[in-house]
Amino acid sequence: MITLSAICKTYQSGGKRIEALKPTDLHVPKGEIFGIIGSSGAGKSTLIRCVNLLERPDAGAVLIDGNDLTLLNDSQLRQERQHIAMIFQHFNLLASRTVYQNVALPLELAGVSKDAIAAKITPLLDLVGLSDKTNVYPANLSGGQKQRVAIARALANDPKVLLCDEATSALDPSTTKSVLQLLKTINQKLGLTILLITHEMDVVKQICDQVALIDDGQLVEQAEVGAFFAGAKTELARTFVRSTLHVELPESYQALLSNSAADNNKPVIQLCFHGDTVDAPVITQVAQQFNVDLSIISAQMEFIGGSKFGLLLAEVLGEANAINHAIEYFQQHNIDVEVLGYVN
Ligand SMILES: Nc1ncnc2c1ncn2[C@@H]1O[C@H](COP(=O)(O)OP(=O)(O)OP(=O)(O)O)[C@@H](O)[C@H]1O
Repeated sequence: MITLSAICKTYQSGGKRIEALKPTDLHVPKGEIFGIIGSSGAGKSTLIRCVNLLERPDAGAVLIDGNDLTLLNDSQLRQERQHIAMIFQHFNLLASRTVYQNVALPLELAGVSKDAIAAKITPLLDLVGLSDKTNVYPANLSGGQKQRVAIARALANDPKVLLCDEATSALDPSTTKSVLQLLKTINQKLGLTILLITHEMDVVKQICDQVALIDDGQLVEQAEVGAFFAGAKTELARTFVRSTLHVELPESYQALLSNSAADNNKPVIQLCFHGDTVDAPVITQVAQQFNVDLSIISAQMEFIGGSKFGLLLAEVLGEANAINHAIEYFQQHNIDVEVLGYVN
């Protein structure tokens, strides 16, 4: 549905040349939710804004449903853009218009009759869960409700593609979850293709089918979400994957931690399970084979796209020799082991 072919974009700023997007190819199949993830300044906004030519690439082709936007004249482009909707981090609603009037705007601009607009908006507000807010002004809505209005407005012209520019970055975690769920519902009900950019891996994990990582203006890694989580290749991709694991030593525990292995101190270890980890019940195997006990402090295991990954922090109790064997056993099963310190 979306094909970017060798697009690139350079800015001039204060006499300096900034290569925001190096020659980039991307294909987003029809009906998929595709995420672009990257750090600040990596080129995410530049890339997504090239898709509807809010930024015109210096070179390359931008095909939406087979139609190269870079070859269109202004009026053809205006027409084509009606089918490429976009939502933004800060919603971009008109404060002087009610919810109904905001959603009606693109239809009014397209010359649709009042009756047809009314017939369109009622089910749209229903879909986004705002039927009871029809005549409310944006100032009286929560952030999540504002984004729902923006989504309804984006859907008014029956787009082929929805572009989401950090659409949940201004929302709290539970509102983020419900807005992402709404996007997933829309994708499934309407078969809408969604391209989103985000700096949060949790967003990718929750709704995307595929993800591409952008760094310094280049797509460096791309995969189905499960494969990306299980087998991230670059260090940056692994850092993003790890950012979805919220596992830490409690502060009270940190205070007890020493670097010394002396005097029968017990090691506190971190086990990292990833795509290469051998699928076996290693915790019980280690306990049985080496006569050690693991007291789990904190853990998070995920199951994405058929692979387990996660982090586990545990205190290991047993003879020093047995503990070393246990650690070797974990490593033989492709589990990354790190000794974080020792406690009494
Ligand atoms: N209009 C502009 N003029 C000059 N430089 C720009 C312009 N827009 C973006 N850049 C530069 O291009 C690079 C990529 O910026 P871009 O906004 O695409 O990154 P991003 O990944 O979206 O970052 P963020 O997550 O912080 O929004 C950055 O170095 C940025 O400073």
